Amino acid sequence: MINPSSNLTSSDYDELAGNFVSWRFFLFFLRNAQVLELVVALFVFVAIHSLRQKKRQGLPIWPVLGMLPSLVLGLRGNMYEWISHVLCQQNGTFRFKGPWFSSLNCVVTADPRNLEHLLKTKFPNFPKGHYFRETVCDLLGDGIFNADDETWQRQRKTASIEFHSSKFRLLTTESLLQLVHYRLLPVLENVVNNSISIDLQDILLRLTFDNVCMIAFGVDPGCLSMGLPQIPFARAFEDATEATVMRFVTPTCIWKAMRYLDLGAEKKLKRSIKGVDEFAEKVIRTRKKELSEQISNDKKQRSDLLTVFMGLKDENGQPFSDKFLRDICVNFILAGRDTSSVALSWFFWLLDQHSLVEDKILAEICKIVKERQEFDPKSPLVFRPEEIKKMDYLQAALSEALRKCSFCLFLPLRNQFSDVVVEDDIFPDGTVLKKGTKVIYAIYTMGRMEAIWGKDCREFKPERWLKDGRFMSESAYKFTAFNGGPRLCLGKDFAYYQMKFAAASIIYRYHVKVVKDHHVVPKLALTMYMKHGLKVNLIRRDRSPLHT
Ligand code: HEM
Repeated sequence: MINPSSNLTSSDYDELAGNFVSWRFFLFFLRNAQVLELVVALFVFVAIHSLRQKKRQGLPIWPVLGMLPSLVLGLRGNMYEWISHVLCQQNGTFRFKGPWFSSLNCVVTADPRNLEHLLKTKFPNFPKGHYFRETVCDLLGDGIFNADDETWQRQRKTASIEFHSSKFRLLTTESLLQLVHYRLLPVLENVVNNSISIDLQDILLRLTFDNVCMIAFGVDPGCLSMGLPQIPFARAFEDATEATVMRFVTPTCIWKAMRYLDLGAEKKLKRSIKGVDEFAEKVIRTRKKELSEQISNDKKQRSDLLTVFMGLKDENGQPFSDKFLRDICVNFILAGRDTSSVALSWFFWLLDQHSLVEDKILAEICKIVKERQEFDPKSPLVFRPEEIKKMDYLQAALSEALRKCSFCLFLPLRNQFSDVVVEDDIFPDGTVLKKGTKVIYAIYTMGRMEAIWGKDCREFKPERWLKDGRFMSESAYKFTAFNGGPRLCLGKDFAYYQMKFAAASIIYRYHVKVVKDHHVVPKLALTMYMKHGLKVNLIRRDRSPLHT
C-alpha cells in the first residue's frame, strides 16, 4: 500500500499511476458495460415485443421500420408464396405496417366475403383513389382503368354496349382468326421445320398485342410476323408500362423529383410515353381524315373502339378531345395486351406437366371437329365460334390455370393497390378500416387457399370446374382473376374466346414441350409474366390417329 504522507519514490508514482489507469479503465468499462447492457436489454425487449407482434399481426413490427424488414426478405424469395403463407396464417386478412416515413400501411385480404364487400356491396366506398390515379396518370390519363365516378361510368357504359354488339364480336373473331391462321401458325410451322426452340410467351404476347390494337385502334402493328420484328410502338408501350410500375415501388416524392429532373426510370417513361402518343396521334389524325373525307369504302364497317368513340359526344355535346380518345385506346390496349397471353403461357406450362389433361383437351377437340358434317381431315382446320363455345373441358383447364397461376399480387392495374377507403368501414371478417386505409386483395393467394378451394387446392384439376361435363363458372369473389362487381373485366368473354381459339389451334397441331431445365419463375410486373419466358419445342402431331 502507498502511504500518501510519506515521500514518494518514482516506483511509487508508477504504481500510483498504474492504479489510477486501472481505476479509470474500470470506471470506463463499468459505464460502457452499463450502456452495453442497456443496449442488449433494449434489443432483447424490442425483439421479444416484435416477435410477439408477429404472433398477433403475422409479421414482426420493428420500431421505425415497421414490417419493412420482413417485406424486404420476402421480396428476395418467391414473394407470392411468402404473402400467401402470411395470409393463410392470419386467416385471410392482415394489416401491413410500413415504416414511419412511408405511406405503405395497408390491409391485405384474401377473404371472399371481404372481396364481395369491397367490389360490390360497398363499391362506392372503395374508389381507385388519388394515390393510384396520380401514379399512373401520365400513361393512362383519364382512361377507364384510371377513372372513377362519372368519367368511368360513361366509358364503361359505352364500351360495354360496344363489347356486346354483334359488329364488335365479328371484329374480334375475324381479327383473331386472321392473326392465328396467317401469322401465328406459319411462325410455329417455321419453328417446327427448323427444329428450333422458341419463347412461346413472347409469341403469344405479340399475338395479343396485335389483336388488341386491331380492336382498340383498328390498326395492326405487325408484331407477330415472320422474323419477330421489333415494333417501336410495342417497345414504347412496354417501356412505359414498366416505368410506371417502378413508381409503385418508389416513394412518391422521389419519383416526382426524378420526373422533374428527367432522370432514370422517369426519363425512360417520358420518352416511351412520347412514342405511344406519337403513334396514337397519327392513328387518330388518319382516322379523322378518313371519316371526314369519306375516302375509305369500308369506313362504315369499322367497329373498333376508336371509331365508335369518335362518333360520340361528351357531356357538353362536343366531340371527345384527341387526348381523351388517346386515353381510351391506351387503356384498352393495356387491358388486353398481356393478360390473355400470360395466362396462356402458364396454361401451356401446366399442360406440359399434366399429359392426361392434354389428352382430354385433344379428345374434346377431335370429338367436336368430327361432328362436322363435311369434315375433311386433309384440309386446314379453322375452328368456328360455335365449336369454340362447346369446348367446356378446355375452358375448365384454362380457368384452372388462371386460378393456380393467377395474376400478381402487387398489380396496380388490377385494383389491388388502388382501393382507398372513403368512409370508416368494417369488413365482414371484422377488420376495421379507417378512412384513407389502402386495401390490397391478393388474387394469387386466393387461388391457392385451402379454405376456398378445398384440400386439393394445389392440384391442377380442371374437373373442379365441370358439372355433368359442362363448364360451371365460380363466384367472382372466389375466383377473382377477372375482378367482380361493377368493375368486372369487360373483356372476359372475349379473353376466353381468344385463349380457347389460340390454345385449340395450337394443341390440335402440336405437342408443346417445355425445354428441359428451363427455369420458370414469375416476374414482378403488371401481370405475372414468366421472368425468363417459356422456352418450348413443338412436336407436330400425327393427326390421323386422332380421328379414329
Ligand atoms: C385472361 C385475360 C384477362 C384477365 C385475367 C383480366 C382481368 C381483369 C381485371 C382483374 C380487371 C379489373 C382491373 C381494375 O379494375 O383495376 C379487368 C378490367 C378490365 N379488363 Fe380485363 N382481363 C383479361 C383480358 C381482357 C381483355 C382481352 C380485354 C379487352 C380487350 C380486357 C378489358 C378490360 C377492361 C376494359 C377493364 C376495365 C373495366 C373497368 O374498370 O370498368 N380484359 N380485367
